[in-house]
Order: sequence, then C-alpha cells, then structure tokens
Amino acid sequence: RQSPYDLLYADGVRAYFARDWPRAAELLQRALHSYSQLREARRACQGRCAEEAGFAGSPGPAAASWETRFFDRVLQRAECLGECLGRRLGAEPSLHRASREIQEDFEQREPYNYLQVALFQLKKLDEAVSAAHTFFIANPQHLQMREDMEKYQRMAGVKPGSFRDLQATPYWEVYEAGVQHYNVDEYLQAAVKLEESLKEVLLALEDCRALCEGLQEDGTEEEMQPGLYEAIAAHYIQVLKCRQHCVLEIATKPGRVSATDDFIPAHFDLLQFAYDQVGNQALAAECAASYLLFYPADEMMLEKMRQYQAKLGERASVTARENIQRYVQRSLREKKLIYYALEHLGGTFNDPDPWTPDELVPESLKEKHRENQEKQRLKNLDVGQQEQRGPLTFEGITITMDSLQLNGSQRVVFDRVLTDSECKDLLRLAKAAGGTGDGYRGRQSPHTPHERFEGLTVLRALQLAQDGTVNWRDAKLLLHASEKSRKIVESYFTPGKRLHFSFTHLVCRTAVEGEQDGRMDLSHPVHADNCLLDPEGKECWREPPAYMFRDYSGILYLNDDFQGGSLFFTELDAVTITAQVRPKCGRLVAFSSGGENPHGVWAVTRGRRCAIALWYTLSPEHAEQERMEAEVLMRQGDTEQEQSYTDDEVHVGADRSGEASPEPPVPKGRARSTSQRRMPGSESGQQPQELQARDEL
Ligand SMILES: O=C(O)CCC(=O)C(=O)O
Ligand SMILES: [Fe+3]
Repeated sequence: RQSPYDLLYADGVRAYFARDWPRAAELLQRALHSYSQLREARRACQGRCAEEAGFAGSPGPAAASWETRFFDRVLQRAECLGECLGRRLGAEPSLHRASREIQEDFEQREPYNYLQVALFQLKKLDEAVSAAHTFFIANPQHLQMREDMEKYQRMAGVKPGSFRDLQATPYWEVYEAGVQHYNVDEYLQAAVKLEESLKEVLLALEDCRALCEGLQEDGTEEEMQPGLYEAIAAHYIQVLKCRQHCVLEIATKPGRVSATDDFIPAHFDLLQFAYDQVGNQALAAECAASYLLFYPADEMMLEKMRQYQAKLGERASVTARENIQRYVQRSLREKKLIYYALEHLGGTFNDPDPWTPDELVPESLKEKHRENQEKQRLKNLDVGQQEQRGPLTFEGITITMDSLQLNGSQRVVFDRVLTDSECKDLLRLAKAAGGTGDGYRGRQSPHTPHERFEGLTVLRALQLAQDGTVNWRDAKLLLHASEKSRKIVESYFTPGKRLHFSFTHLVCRTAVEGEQDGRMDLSHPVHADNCLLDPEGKECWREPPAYMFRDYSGILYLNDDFQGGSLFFTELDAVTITAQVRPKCGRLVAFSSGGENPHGVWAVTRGRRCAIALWYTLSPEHAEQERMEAEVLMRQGDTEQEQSYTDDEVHVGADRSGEASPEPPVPKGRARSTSQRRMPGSESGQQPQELQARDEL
C-alpha cells in the first residue's frame, strides 16, 4: 500500500529542514517511488479500461438514446478506472491527487535536489551523485547545482559511472545516436537507431496521453457551477488539449525549454534518406509516404515519391506506415474538435504541430493561429541561440573562430570547406557567367559606385550550363558547395532541426579601376540580414521590407587576391566594430541573421572578391522554390551527361574529403535527389541503382 507522494514529499522536506538526514532521505525516496508507482498505475489502468469499456457494455435496447448509451460507456469507464486504481494503490484514488505545485516539483525533478544533499550528508556518495546528476539534467541552468556538480567531479572517490540519470528518457539517447550516425553518413546504423527511437517515442507518447485523462485542473474559482454538458465539454476539451500537448512533452529533452520541432515527421525525413542511401528503396518510399502524411504538399518529398514509384513499378503500391496513418488521423480528429470548441465556446489553444493543415483552422482563428506559429518559431530560435553547438558533420573542416573569439553571439568561422581547386572551378564559373552579359551583367554595385557587382543564382548557373555557356560540372559544384555549407551550418547551429535554403548566389565585387582614391564608402554598408537596423534607436526592426524569415546567414569565400573587402561585425550602433574576418578560399563565415549580428564589408579597392552568399530559414514555407527547380535541372542534366561521359569523368571512390578530386564527393544532404544516378565506382562504391532496384523486387 502506497502513501500518497505529496504527503511523503512534505514530510521529507520537513525532515530535511530539521537536518534529520536519514529520515529525509528515506521519505524523499519513498515519495519518488510512490510518484512513479502512481503514474505506472494510471497508465496501466487507463490502457486496460479503454479496452474493456470498448468491448463490455451491454448494447442496450436499440431505442436507447445516444445520451443513455454515451453515459453508459462513460460510467463504465469511470468505474473501471476507479476500481483498477484503487486496487493497485490500495487506497481511494482521490487520496493521490496532489496540488499543481507539487506535481510541477516532481516534473522538474525537484525532490532529487533535496535528496542529493541528504545522501551526501549520509556519506552515500554514489547515490548522492546520481541524484544530483538526475536533477541537473532537467535543470542545467541551476547555478548552485552547477557548482555542486563541479565539486562532485573533483571529489576523490566519485566514479564516472555515478553520474547516472535516474529518470532517463532512453529514446533521446537513441535518437541522438541515430542523428550522429546520419551526420557521418553511416546510414545503416542511423536507420537502426532511428527506428528504435521512433518506436520508443510513440510508446512514450501513448503513456503521456494516458495520463491526461486522470487530470482535472482544479482551481477554477468560478462562482457559477457549469451545467452538466458544459462541464463535460470543458473537461473533455481539456483532456484533448493535454493529449495534443504530449507531442511537445515528448520532443522536449530534459533540461531544455523548447521542443524539437516536428519530432515525429523528422524521424521519417531522416529515415527516408538513410534507407535510400543503403539502397532499400521500398522502405525509403514507405518513409517518404509517411512523411507526406504530415506535409502532403512537400514538393521535395513528392518528387522523391514519383521517383520511387517509377523505380519500384506501379504494382508495388507504396503506402505510409499504418500506425502513423492512425496517429495522424487521430491527431486531426482531436484538433478538429478543439478548434470547433474554440470557435463556439472560446478559449485558447497553442497547436503544437507545425504541420496542421490550414483548412482545419476555422477562418476566424486563422490569423491568431499564424501569429502563434510565428511566435513559437521565434521562441524556438531564441532558445536555440542559447544552446550548445551540435557536432560537425564533415571531416577535414576546422572551426577557426567561434562566437567567443568573434566577440559576439551566434557567429562562427569554418575553414577548409572547399579545396583550392574547387575555388578555382567556382571562380571560373563566375567568370564564364560574367561573360554572357545576359542576366549576369557586371552592373554597378547597388551599394557603391566604385565597384561592379555580379550575382549568379544556382538556377541560372544550371540554365547556363544547359545551353553550354558554362561548364556543367562547375555549375553542379555551386549546388554542392552550397548544400555542403547548409549541412555544416545546420549541424552547428540547429542540430536536429532542418534548415532550408532561402536564397543563394555567387557574388563578385570588382573594384572599378581609377575610382578608388580617397574612397570613403563601404563595399556593403552595415546591415542585419533579417531586420531593419536602426543605429540611433539601437534596435533592429523585424518588419518588411526585411527578409524576416531568414534565420541564418553564411558566406563561403572563394579567393583572397584583392585589396580591402574584409567582413566586419559591429554592435547595434553600426560603428563599434567587434570582429573582422578576412576572406580566403574555403572559409565559411556563418551567423544568425538578426540584430545581434550587424555586419558590413570594407571597400574592395583593387581586384575582384568572390563568394557564395547563403541565407537559410527554419520555416519550410519560406524554402526557396528555385532551388528545387535547379535540382531537377541537375538531375536531368546528369542523366543526359551520363550517356555521353567518358572514362575521365569517373573518379574513384573512398575520397571523402574531396581534397585530391577535381569534383567534390557529392554532399549527402537531405535535399539531394535520392534517385540521382551514380556512376559505377563513384563515391561510396555502391552498385548502380538500377541493380539495387532489381534486387529488391
Ligand atoms: O560578402 C560578405 O562578406 C557579406 C555580404 C553580406 O553581408 C550580404 O550580402 O548581406
Ligand atoms: Fe549581410
């Protein structure tokens, strides 16, 4: 028989303040145990009663009204729950209803904080450390505990194995292991881990939802008691909202404030690519179809689906996973009910899912819905900015300077992103395109009369390649280099979240000869990339015409044989310089696009300065359309080229860094077409895909 956890906790804390350590430790441990028993019992009973009430229940006379039938079921279920819980807990379930504050304390792992002190006083070092660690995981900003943890780490007699998380959510470890494998192109291991994490995530989600039903928010101090139906409706909607919220709960790592966006769809995004890479097209297609349940209009995924259909043949019907279909349908049903209630009964709802289709939201709530989504996105971004950096995806790349060395926040300089020969090829591309005059004329710079300014987009580059004006491989290299940069920036700044292209161009600034004496202006005046800089007000306005949706900026430099032209960062006043970056081949500078990073470019006073300028967004609806067109062109072109290519185009595998190769290994980004044909012997040395497809059928 369990005592209620809130009473045990209260007694434990009392003993703690009385410095009665043995009693405090014992009571706190019992409180934690009771709490987890209660949750376990709720889960189990919820599950059992959902099943039972579904099958039992006499059908009743056919004439019984829906009301009778409905209440029959409801009462049965309530009875079942009460009985089940009572039996498991050995007490009236209502005894186990704790106040909101206490519940929150347990959710925040607060009892472990008291417990670790008590255990430490009792000289139970190993247990004290694991209690402290368990608390710290969920409260990384807790300064006192940070100090304590450091002390524990230095203490003789503390084993590394003592730093255990007693409330570990195992799927996070598995998920992160999966993403790590994915990032280093170990797709087989990635798929195994991600499947495992997906399974655990879905289970955890059901657990979380089961706990919603028992929940009755008290403390609505309304004078008027609502009527039966209002009360039922209000409670039901509350349960629905709680269930919907579970997705965020599951996707929030302990100790983090914000959830990983689109956690479940992200699994399919990753799995699709991983399966594709290991040659399992059937599973890749199934994952693509599952992803499309969330984003039915996602062009990239639709295109992949078409390719899979074509490869696998019409007969092989590709369908989404059944459990995910059910998941999405159930979620949509719940959302519909909630939105209906909002419209007619009022209230608020923060939809946790970015994928909720627009049609589902009633007209009158759309504006608010969009505002909420945007707010959520910005909040995530803010939180993301405080978080530590993710692991780097590519070997051979170095981090030359981080935010600290660059005297600001969300800034980084990478080197060796491109090889010298790649820079040469890209410069040749810029030059060749510059010669065409059409669409890419050396115009006067929009920023200064002393420079010419040329910009070439990826789509334009491929179009020029198609009609033979520029080298096909150089144009492809532009796509690859920008994708490689995207992956680097994503893994560094937004690990686990997808970063989309917003705009990319290859841009050269050339000093106009004879117009440089006494020049006072800049090549690019100080600005921020996603807001309007107001140096007087020391503010940055996130409003049109700024590209508000741009979240990260990157500039990949191609050369250094020019005078002037360094990039510099300033404070919001636009004059206090905080850091400078000298361009050179293969150097990528990246930073968040907001008011925290005003920047400009010194005048280019001799020669020509070329770079690939890149902007990224976290919001899929602002992803660049041109990019996808360019990728389609690239694939088409590849197919044509393949037929006419000769031996010298085939480079032998194993060269992952691309150092020695004239053509870099194809970056394996998610955006890349998955059906792109490979030449025998290229890259990873796999078989051509035609063969793989046949093997599978
Ligand atoms: O080329 C550079 O170094 C910076 C360019 C830039 O800030 C921009 O185009 O927004
Ligand atoms: Fe800029």
